[in-house]
Amino acid sequence: MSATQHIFDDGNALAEGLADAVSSRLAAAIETHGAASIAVSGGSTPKVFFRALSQRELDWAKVTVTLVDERFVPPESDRSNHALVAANLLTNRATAANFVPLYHEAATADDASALASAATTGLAPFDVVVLGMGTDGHTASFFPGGTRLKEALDPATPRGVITMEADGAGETRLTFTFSSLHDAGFLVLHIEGNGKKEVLAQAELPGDEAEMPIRAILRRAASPLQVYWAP
Ligand SMILES: O=C(O)[C@H](O)[C@@H](O)[C@H](O)[C@H](O)COP(=O)(O)O
Repeated sequence: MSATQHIFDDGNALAEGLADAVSSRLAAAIETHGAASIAVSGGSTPKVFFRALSQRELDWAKVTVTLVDERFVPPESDRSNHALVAANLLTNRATAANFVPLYHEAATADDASALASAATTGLAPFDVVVLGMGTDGHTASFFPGGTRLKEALDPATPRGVITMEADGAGETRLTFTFSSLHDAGFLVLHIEGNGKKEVLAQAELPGDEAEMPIRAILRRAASPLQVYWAP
């Protein structure tokens, strides 16, 4: 499926443009089926976008927000994506949104992923998924060399949350599987900077998906991918 590029002058224009597009999609979902769902990524890129989206007028009480992936750390950790979303998205007009965390206090990350799968049953297909991408070509927690990469990317793996460990990942991760994310009503890849533009160009060349897992989304997502980029 070919990607559509949305190019902005700078990071602020990108954040505002993406917030406009995402809020329109959420509003349309509420209009059509009375509720809307969105899964967002962590990392440094989405912060300004989260702030912009939190200021959009929406019936936020009808919006469920969750994460594409999370570290197996409690929300008090400064490495927590939950904390990032709580501070930057679930604020301003969006305080009424319903947030479903992936992290659960549990003996093992596997137990936590089972709890996260149960808590998110029925949410996918999401109305909106916003993915990020690392300079190693990972997206969500689909890391090159990841312990469960094959399973995560296998379209036959059911929707849900699984664990992932990888050298580049730091903590054990909890991640939605490819099958949970690829058919979102509005599927976005949100990236900034010339470095990531080059990584994306590299990912678009022939090569092994396992080397640059973003290729799974570029090549096999059921929904057309919308790339939002600024220098
Ligand atoms: O960190 C996370 O929570 C996500 O797993 C990850 O996929 C992220 O979207 C990319 O690593 C990009 O991160 P940056 O925006 O910090 O470059």
